[in-house]
Amino acid sequence: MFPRPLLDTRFAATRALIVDLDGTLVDTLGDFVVALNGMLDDLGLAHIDRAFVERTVGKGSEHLIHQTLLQAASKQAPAAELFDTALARYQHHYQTVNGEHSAVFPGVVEGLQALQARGLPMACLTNKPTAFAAQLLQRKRLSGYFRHTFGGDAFARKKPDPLPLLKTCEALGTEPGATLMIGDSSNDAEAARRAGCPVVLVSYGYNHGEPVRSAPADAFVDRLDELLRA
Ligand SMILES: O=C(O)COP(=O)(O)O
Ligand SMILES: [Mg+2]
Repeated sequence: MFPRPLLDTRFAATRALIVDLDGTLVDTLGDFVVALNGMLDDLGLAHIDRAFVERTVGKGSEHLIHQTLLQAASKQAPAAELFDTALARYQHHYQTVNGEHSAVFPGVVEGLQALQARGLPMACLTNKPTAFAAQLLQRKRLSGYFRHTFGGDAFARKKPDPLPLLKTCEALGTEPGATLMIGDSSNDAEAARRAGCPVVLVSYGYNHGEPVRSAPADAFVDRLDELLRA
């Protein structure tokens, strides 16, 4: 007997998918490092490295800037004005480099093509600001796969709150139980659990410095196209 793909067995009820962006579709650590260090140069502060971004990214821009300033100012809480200036400088640099130091993960295009060929509607749901997410998907030629793109500023709360997933299910027109979340972190898994969506995590992304297999997911894959391969 031949083994059948995950999508036809454990996740056979799937009618639509919600896919995370950073760490799931695109390896964006390079963009974050360059944008944050551009911001730190403007502020006259010391640089951060890739490992710092890897364990800090995934909770939206504000969290990332806050943690960066804490680290640069040796753990002293940054003044509110410094935060505002930093956020503005970060946004300027990010928008300039968005996609230049990033790469689509292996298996992503193959996976998205196969999912689209099955007629499954997909939405991209990230904690990245919507404008940056849309620009990145465009630059990486991934926008055509998604019916909707929602960022961390699209709804009143961000993942791991279930609200963004519930709103995205509404936009896709599917019940949470039939809407499969694909992500790379405990943030995605927790949000999905609380929304009632099944969730698969990729093994290669960024999980807040923790082993991804400790996150509450229904399954793990090493490539997105593994979902459809026997
Ligand atoms: O924190 C961010 O900016 C983005 O993270 P996400 O795409 O993994 O949700
Ligand atoms: Mg992610």
